[in-house]
Amino acid sequence: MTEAAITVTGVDRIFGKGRKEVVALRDVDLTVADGEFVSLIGPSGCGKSTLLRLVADLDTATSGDIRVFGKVARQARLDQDYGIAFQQAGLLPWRTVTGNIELPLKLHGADASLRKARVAELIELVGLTEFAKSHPDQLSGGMQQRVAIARALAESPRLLLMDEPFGALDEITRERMQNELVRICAETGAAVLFVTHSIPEAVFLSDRVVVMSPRPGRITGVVDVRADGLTGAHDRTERARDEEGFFRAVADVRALLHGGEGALAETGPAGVDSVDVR
Ligand SMILES: Nc1ncnc2c1ncn2[C@@H]1O[C@H](COP(=O)(O)OP(=O)(O)OP(=O)(O)O)[C@@H](O)[C@H]1O
Repeated sequence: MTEAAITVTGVDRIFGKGRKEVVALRDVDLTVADGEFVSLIGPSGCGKSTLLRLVADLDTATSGDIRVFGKVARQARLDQDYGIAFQQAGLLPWRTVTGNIELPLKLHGADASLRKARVAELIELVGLTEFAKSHPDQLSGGMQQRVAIARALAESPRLLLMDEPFGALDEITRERMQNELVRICAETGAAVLFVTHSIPEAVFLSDRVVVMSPRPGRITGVVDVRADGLTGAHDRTERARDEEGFFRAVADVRALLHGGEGALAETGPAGVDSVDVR
C-alpha cells in the first residue's frame, strides 16, 4: 500500500490559557490517501483553518501527531512536499504572471531553462498562456486565483493544501474554477486537503467530505461521495452536478452539519439551495 498523503492522529490544538482558553481542535484523527481529494466543511470557528495550518506546519499542535507522506510536518515543509493556496491569491503585484509562478522555483535554485519550461507548462495547465506577461492588477479574481494555483503546483507537489481558494469569487467563476481544479488534480494526481463553506463545492470536488463542529472543534462525520454514487474525484466531470449521487451526497453532508452525529439515518433528501454554512 502507498503511504498516506496526510495522517493526523489524536490532535488537540488549544489556544490561550485559563479563562481565555479556546479548544480549537479536540482529538482529531484524519487520513488523506495519496491522490485523494478531501474537503473540510463546518461552521465558522470549528477549526478547519487551524487543522490545515497544522498540516502545513504554519502552527504546532498542542498534542497528537501529524505526518505528511510519513514525515513530520516540519520535514515535509522543508522538503516542499506540498503546495498551498489561500482565499487571497497573495500574488506579488510587481511581478508578471510568469514571475509569480516561477518564484518558488527561483527561490529553490532551479536553473533558468528548467524554470522557463515548467512555467510554460503550468501557464498552459491553468489556461493563462495569453496573460503570461500581465501583472496581477490586469487580471480578474478568478485569473489571479489560477495563477496562485499554478504557483502552488510549481514544484509538482503530491499534495495541495487549499483554504477557501474560491471563497472570494462570484458563483459562475467559482464553478468554472472548480471544474478546472478537478481537471488539474486528474492531470497531476495530487492529493488535496480543501477547506470550504460550500456544501456543493465540497461534494463536487471531493472523494470524501469531512464534517466538523465547533467548541471544541472535532470531526462529527465523513461522507464518502463515492458511496452515494459519484465517480472518484479524478474521474469527475461537470455532469456530476446533475447526478442523483450528487444530490444524495449534498443531503448527507447537510444532515451531518445540521444534525450532528447519527443524523444521516434520520434525514430524507434535500435540494442544493441554501447551502453555505458560514
Ligand atoms: N492564533 C489564534 N489565537 C487564538 N485563537 C485562535 C487562533 N487561531 C484560531 N483561533 C480560534 O480557534 C477556533 C478555530 O478557528 P479556525 O480559524 O480554525 O476556524 P475555521 O473553522 O477555519 O473558521 P472560518 O470558517 O470562520 O474560517 C476559533 O474559535 C478561533 O477563534
